[in-house]
Amino acid sequence: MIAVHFGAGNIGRGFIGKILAESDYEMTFVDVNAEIIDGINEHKMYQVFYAEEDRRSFTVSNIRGLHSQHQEEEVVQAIAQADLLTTAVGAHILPHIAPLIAKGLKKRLVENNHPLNVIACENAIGGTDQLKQAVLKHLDPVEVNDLNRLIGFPNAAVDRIVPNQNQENILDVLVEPFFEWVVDKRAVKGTIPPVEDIHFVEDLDAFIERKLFTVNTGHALAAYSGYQAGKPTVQESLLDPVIKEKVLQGLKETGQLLCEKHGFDPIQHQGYIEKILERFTNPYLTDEVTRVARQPIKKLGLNERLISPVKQLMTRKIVPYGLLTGIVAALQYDFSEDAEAVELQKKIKQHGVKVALSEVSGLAEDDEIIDQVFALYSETV
Ligand SMILES: NC(=O)C1=CN([C@@H]2O[C@H](COP(=O)(O)OP(=O)(O)OC[C@H]3O[C@@H](n4cnc5c(N)ncnc54)[C@H](O)[C@@H]3O)[C@@H](O)[C@H]2O)C=CC1
Ligand SMILES: O=P(O)(O)OC[C@H]1O[C@](O)(CO)[C@@H](O)[C@@H]1O
Repeated sequence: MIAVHFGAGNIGRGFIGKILAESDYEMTFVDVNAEIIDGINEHKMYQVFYAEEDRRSFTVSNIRGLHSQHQEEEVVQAIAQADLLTTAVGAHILPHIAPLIAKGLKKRLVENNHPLNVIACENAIGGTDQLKQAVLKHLDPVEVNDLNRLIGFPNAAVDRIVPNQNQENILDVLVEPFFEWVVDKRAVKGTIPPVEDIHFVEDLDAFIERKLFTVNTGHALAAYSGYQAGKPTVQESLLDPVIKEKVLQGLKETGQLLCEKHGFDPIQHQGYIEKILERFTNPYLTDEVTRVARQPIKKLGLNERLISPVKQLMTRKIVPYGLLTGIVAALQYDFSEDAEAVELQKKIKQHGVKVALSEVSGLAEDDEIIDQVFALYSETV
């Protein structure tokens, strides 16, 4: 079995690549990073280490690398023959890889009648749908018809904390032991050759919101508050009782939404929150606040981890002050090495908080959320 995977970064190598290789897939990694691709082709293997006392290690082999810009023809050929296509590049990159994926799928639709599934493993609601929409722009009506018949685009939720790496060998990856890969069973075309650790579900929406509004919301709150308090890592941020309380408050609010909306049991959900806080404070990981806080413009999007739960709670007439305070902290994230943080600060300086938040979140300027955030923001300056 052959898997083509776009994005040989932390999640690509430390999560998706490891799982697929363990299920006997031959992995073709596609990336723009020549150093990583050359390394993969030179060594043909790498190690995944678990961040735990025993530091278990796993060898990932049967891999090759293709450069997405310099080896287009090879990538197209690989897609035409693949049994599974996955991505972990960042949701904002999906439109950039869509033209090449479309080329590969066009060739495949002519040469190969076997169904194929494409799964975007990104932190986003409907990540695979976004990729499909971007791919469709490059196909003619006949190809669209064939694609809808033969190519499945199931959405997915992926959960594993993989921090910035500092390994001696650039291919090796240190990851937390926990992982969860959940895929929408309803959108699969044909069958995906067995992958032991994929969990197929009929109700992905509930899984994805539970994950995004707990793991990612909690992480974002810890990172933005931690940055404000001058903490270098998420681990150190959560040792501060004031920051921990802010995270717990936000997760209490998203927990209320998740239990009401999806029927999760409140006691079990509390257990889920506690497990996640344990994962955030894993002493064998060093997770910089600037990684988890990265791309504040993306994180302040309408369907993202902060604005979406606030919007849904406000519709239910609940004002979630913990989350609103988190949005203020995100708006104040001014790390000079993060291009989106710089752009956001520029917008705020030029147009003020209300316009800036409206622009990045897609909320109307007179939305109640913007008024609430503005009031809290004004108290801090
Ligand atoms: N790191 C984590 O703990 C988690 C990350 N995610 C999601 O996984 C995705 C990837 O995140 P990471 O692996 O952390 O990022 P990363 O930055 O380590 O990896 C992304 C990879 O994509 C490559 N890439 C960028 N543009 C490309 C292009 N045009 N063509 C091919 N490759 C390209 C980069 O060179 C890089 O190797 C994101 O959507 C993130 O939200 C999800 C769960 C956890
Ligand atoms: O910032 P992104 O693109 O969501 O990816 C990094 C994410 O990985 C996580 O550490 C674990 O899923 C998130 O909490 C964090 O936000």
